[in-house]
Amino acid sequence: MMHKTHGQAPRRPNIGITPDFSASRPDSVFPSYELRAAYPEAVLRAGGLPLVLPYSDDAACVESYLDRISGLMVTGGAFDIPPDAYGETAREGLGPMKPPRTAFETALMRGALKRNMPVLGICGGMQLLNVVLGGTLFQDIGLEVPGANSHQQTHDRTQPQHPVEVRDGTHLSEALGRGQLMVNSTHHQAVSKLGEQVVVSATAPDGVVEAIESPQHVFALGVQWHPELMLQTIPLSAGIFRLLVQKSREHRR
Ligand SMILES: N[C@@H](CCC(=O)NCCCC(=O)O)C(=O)O
Repeated sequence: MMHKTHGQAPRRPNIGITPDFSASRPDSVFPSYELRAAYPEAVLRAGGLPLVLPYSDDAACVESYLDRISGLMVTGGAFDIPPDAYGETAREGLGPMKPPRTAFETALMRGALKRNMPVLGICGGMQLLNVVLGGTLFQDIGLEVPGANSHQQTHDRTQPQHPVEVRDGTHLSEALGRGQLMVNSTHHQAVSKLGEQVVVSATAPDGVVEAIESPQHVFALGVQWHPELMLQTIPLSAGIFRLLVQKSREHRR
C-alpha cells in the first residue's frame, strides 16, 4: 500500500524583528534587549519564523541580517524619532528619543526596501517607514493637530480605543477587508507629510493617519496601532501578519 505522504507544512520564512533596548532596568544594572512576546507570537501564529535582531552600527552586519531574513517587522516603543531625521528641529511636546535604536532600524529598513523585501512597521515602526520614505511627523498630536481625539488610551491595550476606516484597493484592505475596524491606540505623534508616493490606507475619525503603505514596493505597510495585542479581542487583526508572512514567503522563493 502506498504510504500517503502528508503535504509538507509551508516553509516558515525568516522574519526579522527589532527589539527595544534599555541601558539598565530597575532589576538590573546591565543593558538588555526587550521584546514584548506578542510580536514574535503573532509572527509564529501567522506561519513565520521570528528572528530578533540585536542592534549593530556595522553596515556589513546589517547586510548580513538582510541576507538571512525574508521579511522585516519594525516594532514600536515608548520613544520618538529624532526630528532631524525628517529635517526638523525639536518642538514642544517631543518625547524621549533612542538614537541608537532609530539609527539601526533606519539602516535595516532602508536596506530591506532597497531589496524590495516585505516590511511591516508597527506604531513607531510605521512612523519610521514614513520618515525613511521622505515624510514627516507631527511631533505631538495634542499640540499640533487641532480637533484631534486622544490617541493614548489609558485602558487595557488589548481592547480598542477608536475606529479606523480602511481604504479599498490597499494591502491593508487585502489583509483586513475594507471599511471600519476598531483598533487600540498608544501614540502621541502621527504622520504629517506623507513620504514619496506613500498612500494612506486607513484614517481615524479625527483625520489622523492610522496606516500607510508604499505602492513602490512589493509590501511596505505601516499601522499606527498594535494589532499584535488584539489577536484575541479582534481576531481579524491577524490578517496583517498572515499577509506579511505570505509576502515574505514569496520574496524568498
Ligand atoms: N513616537 C511614537 C511611539 C509610538 C509607539 O510605538 N508606541 C508604543 C508604546 C509602547 C509600546 O507599546 O511598546 C508615538 O508616541 O507617537
